[in-house]
Amino acid sequence: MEEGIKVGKKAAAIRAVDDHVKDNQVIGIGSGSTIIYAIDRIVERVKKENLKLICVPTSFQAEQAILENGLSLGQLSMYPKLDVAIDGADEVDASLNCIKGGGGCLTQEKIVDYCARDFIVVADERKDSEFLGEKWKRGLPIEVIPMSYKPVQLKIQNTLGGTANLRMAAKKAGPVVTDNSNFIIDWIFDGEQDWQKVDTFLHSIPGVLETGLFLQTAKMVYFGTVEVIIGQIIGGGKRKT
Ligand SMILES: O=C[C@H](O)[C@H](O)[C@H](O)COP(=O)(O)O
Repeated sequence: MEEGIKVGKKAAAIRAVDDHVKDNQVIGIGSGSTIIYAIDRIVERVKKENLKLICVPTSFQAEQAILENGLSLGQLSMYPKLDVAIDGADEVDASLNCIKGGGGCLTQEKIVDYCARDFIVVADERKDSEFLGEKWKRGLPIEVIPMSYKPVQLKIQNTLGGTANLRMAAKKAGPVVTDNSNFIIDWIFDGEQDWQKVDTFLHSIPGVLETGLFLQTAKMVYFGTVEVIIGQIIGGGKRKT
């Protein structure tokens, strides 16, 4: 990964943790490469400030990171209400709607992030778009029950157009299998969409478990660049550096 991108991810993660993580909180820990920097910062602060935190994972990756870093692991069954969830995103539009699931963790992320009072996104500046699909060209991730993948692909293509690709694994023969033992379809679309409609349609197809559309849920997004951090607050469209 390019050094400037890493710096951006780290800067965004540090600022988000410092602004939103406080003592005695239950925190959702997202997935992906950016969240690793947030975990590092949480670990630093737990040691330095003796913070008492419960960390709820959004994926197998997050759970491993929580355990390997000696943080306190919690589950939604014990902690169904979270104070804050910090997570990455593949793209964020001007209204803070996100596409997530580039790493295949969308369903657990959506469940955990939804349980948080404040859902905070951390990303490098490449993810900052006016509309979804402007920069992210790998499509909308959709988690499906394995036996349904073919009819779901056809239904999506026939109704919405574009291409619905079954995501294939890189180091295994066959498809990517999610943490929930399902498949991922990436819907490659063209141009701007009515995302609320698309999401409702996708959820109406038998076999679709969840989509990577996180609409109107992020409270704040931190985009990190080498030089500055830009925070956006939903509604007011405020930016701060
Ligand atoms: O499934 C993966 C997650 O939605 C990630 O949060 C998302 O792909 C962003 O990952 P990264 O921080 O590596 O860009």
